[in-house]
Amino acid sequence: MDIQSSDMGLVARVANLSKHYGRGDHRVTALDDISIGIRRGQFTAIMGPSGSGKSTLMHVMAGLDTATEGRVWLGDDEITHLGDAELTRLRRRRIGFVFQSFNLVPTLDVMGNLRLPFELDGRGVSAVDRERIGALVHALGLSGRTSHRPHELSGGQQQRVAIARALATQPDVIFADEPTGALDSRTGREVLGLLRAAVVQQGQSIAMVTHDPVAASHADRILFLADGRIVADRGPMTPEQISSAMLGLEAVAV
Ligand SMILES: Nc1ncnc2c1ncn2[C@@H]1O[C@H](COP(=O)(O)OP(=O)(O)OP(=O)(O)O)[C@@H](O)[C@H]1O
Repeated sequence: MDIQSSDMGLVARVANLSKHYGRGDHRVTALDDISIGIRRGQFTAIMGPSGSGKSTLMHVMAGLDTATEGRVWLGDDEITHLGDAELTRLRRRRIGFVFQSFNLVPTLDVMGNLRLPFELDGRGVSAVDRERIGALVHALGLSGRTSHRPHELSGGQQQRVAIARALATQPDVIFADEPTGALDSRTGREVLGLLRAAVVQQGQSIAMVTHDPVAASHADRILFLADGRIVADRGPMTPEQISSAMLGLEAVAV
């Protein structure tokens, strides 16, 4: 019998994962035999040169894309061969997403955006959920903004709404794709502080793809990819240490 992800303290896991795009002469290997897990209650950064496979790895782990070879688990549940409808249900129930472009629904106000994951899942917002959403609105400094639409908010405020939305359903894991990519550095630091607080105070598990050494320096663990492989798996590092590790990888990639 397989060892369970939960026994290993992992919220998401891939084994011997490869992902190829195209065929024949046009075949691109985006991921090349990767085996890795995202640890529960940790903030994990995924770094690497452009084209190294970061987004592809995140998309496969989050059930947004499928593996060519290998196996994928969300918690103890293998998702390798699930169909679109099942993956969609699983994502809504168990995964939170934070994207560079915020991905809020422009026609809904802040509260409408925060309630949306519950409504899409067909379960409605319970009294306990309402209380949790209220606490998040307060903690993320969004009180007084709940009836604003996204275009009436700054980029940093929109990303805080996206973080509140990701946290509201208490997902098993949050996947963040360049969450500070569209923000100035001060606002970006605030957003990273909020993600970090979700890990430290609520025990959330977060995996974040980023190019930014400062963003990655907020993580407990940094995975470095190059050419579709994990080439280093490190504990916390300073921005300077991360930058020099990246320079080494880029030199190899050239
Ligand atoms: N849909 C696709 N069709 C064909 N090739 C793809 C597709 N998506 C990604 N690739 C290729 O797979 C490789 C890995 O891409 P991926 O986007 O995962 O890298 P990345 O590290 O996230 O890059 P970046 O930092 O530039 O966003 C690249 O060579 C890319 O061109």
